[in-house]
Amino acid sequence: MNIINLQNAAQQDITFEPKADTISASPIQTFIDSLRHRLSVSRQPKALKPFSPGDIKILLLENVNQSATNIFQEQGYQVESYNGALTEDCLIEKIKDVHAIGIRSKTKLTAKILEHAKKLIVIGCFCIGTNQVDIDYAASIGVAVFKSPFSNSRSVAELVIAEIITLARQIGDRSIELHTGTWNKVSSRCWEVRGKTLGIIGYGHIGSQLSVLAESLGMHVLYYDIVTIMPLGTAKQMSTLNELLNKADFVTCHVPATPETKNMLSAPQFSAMKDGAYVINASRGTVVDISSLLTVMKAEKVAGAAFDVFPSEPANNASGVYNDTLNNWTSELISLPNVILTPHIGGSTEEAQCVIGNEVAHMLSKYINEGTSVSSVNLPEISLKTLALDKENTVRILYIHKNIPGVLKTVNDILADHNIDKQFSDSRDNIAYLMIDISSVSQDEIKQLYDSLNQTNAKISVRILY
Ligand SMILES: NC(=O)c1ccc[n+]([C@@H]2O[C@H](COP(=O)([O-])OP(=O)(O)OC[C@H]3O[C@@H](n4cnc5c(N)ncnc54)[C@H](O)[C@@H]3O)[C@@H](O)[C@H]2O)c1
Ligand SMILES: O=C(O)[C@H](O)COP(=O)(O)O
Repeated sequence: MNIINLQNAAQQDITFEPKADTISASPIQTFIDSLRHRLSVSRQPKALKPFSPGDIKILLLENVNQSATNIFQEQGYQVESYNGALTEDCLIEKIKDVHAIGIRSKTKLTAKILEHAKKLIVIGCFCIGTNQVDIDYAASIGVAVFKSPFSNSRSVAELVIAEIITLARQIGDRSIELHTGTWNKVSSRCWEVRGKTLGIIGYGHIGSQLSVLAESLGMHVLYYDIVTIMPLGTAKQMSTLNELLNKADFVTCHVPATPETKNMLSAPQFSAMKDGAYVINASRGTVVDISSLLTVMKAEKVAGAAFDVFPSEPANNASGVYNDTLNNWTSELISLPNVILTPHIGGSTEEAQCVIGNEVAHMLSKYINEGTSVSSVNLPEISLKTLALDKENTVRILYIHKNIPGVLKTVNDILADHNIDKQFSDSRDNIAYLMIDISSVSQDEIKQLYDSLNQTNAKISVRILY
């Protein structure tokens, strides 16, 4: 029988069935299709997948969109889904058995958890931020990480526009008052946003999208970023954060969670702001120092604030009474006027989630099926033209290794008796990734090749697809 191996990190061998091109929606259908395939394998001229997809296990957490599940099931993979994040213990148990995991912003994939992921090939962040994953550790054990680069940017930008107007008009407070029976018609300290200045910290996908929307409302846009970025419309880049803070009526944060952005807005920055300015944070909860903000809000230096993200957030809606026990500012924050609090919904629209589900599921499938790492956030980005799987005895070697001298020579010595059709290698810091298609390989030789590659000093992980 034509045995297929997809082997990961030498921790174990996963033996797969012959090349199957089944597309099915249920395990029973997968089984029937696979039987049909086996019976007709000699008559099937083309095989589209390098292994039996039914053996691939995918774990999806945090309500990853159905569009992703559909794609994985079309591939024939097994999919297990959960609505929320899992506890650390539960995650450690579950991750031991899966080849791919899909998460959003709540699931922390630390080195401690990833140490248990002996079969894991790839992680999909079905969101933009990747700060919840130890991506360097993942690379060091040969696990690729993918994310969606921009598919919820528009949703976040629209939320921020809504918050700017809501803060300027005190809509949140008026609504709460009327819900509780109070008619409080006021115009004092309520403003149009036309002609006001928006200060955007972080002019990436979200910041720049927001810039365009804000200008269409007649706002002036200033931005601050650590890199020089082409302004859109009539926006202007500020050379220092303080310059932006001095001039902006609304200050909004769109930077990633990094050591440099931790408490990026704290007491000194609030005092540099204009009196009566507003603060918005829909980036990460670490970026704004909330206890300092409370001080300046009580002093009426800051006229309002909107938070979509918090230093600690519940794992799911079920456990979701929001009472941040790590910080004692929660009750103070909710008692202040003109404060909008939303439960991390910036990217939570039907449109964004559906596109992200599709996009990241396709990246994971391509990596699992072909080894293509284009758009990975932690591995060198490589691809070769789709493997000619219909070509007799052709195999693809995926070799992730330490980026040290002499590796190519060692590997090519092992492959010396075979015809190398294509070969591509690239490196990223300490990690390199080599993809090779070789032809004229017999069944026995595949095992020998795997064993030899597995014993090389530089090896991090080896997979052989055919
Ligand atoms: N609330 C939500 O639901 C939601 C949704 C999507 C993204 N986010 C968060 O928003 C962040 C930004 O998203 P994006 O897609 O615009 O990211 P991006 O990578 O496209 O842009 C981030 C920008 O911040 C800049 N930057 C980084 N460090 C900086 C610093 N110290 N000072 C100034 N600028 C700095 C970068 O140069 C870049 O231009 C994400 O990292 C994520 O954490 C939140
Ligand atoms: O990083 C992101 O894309 C946002 O923070 C959204 O995260 P979520 O998918 O967990 O809502």
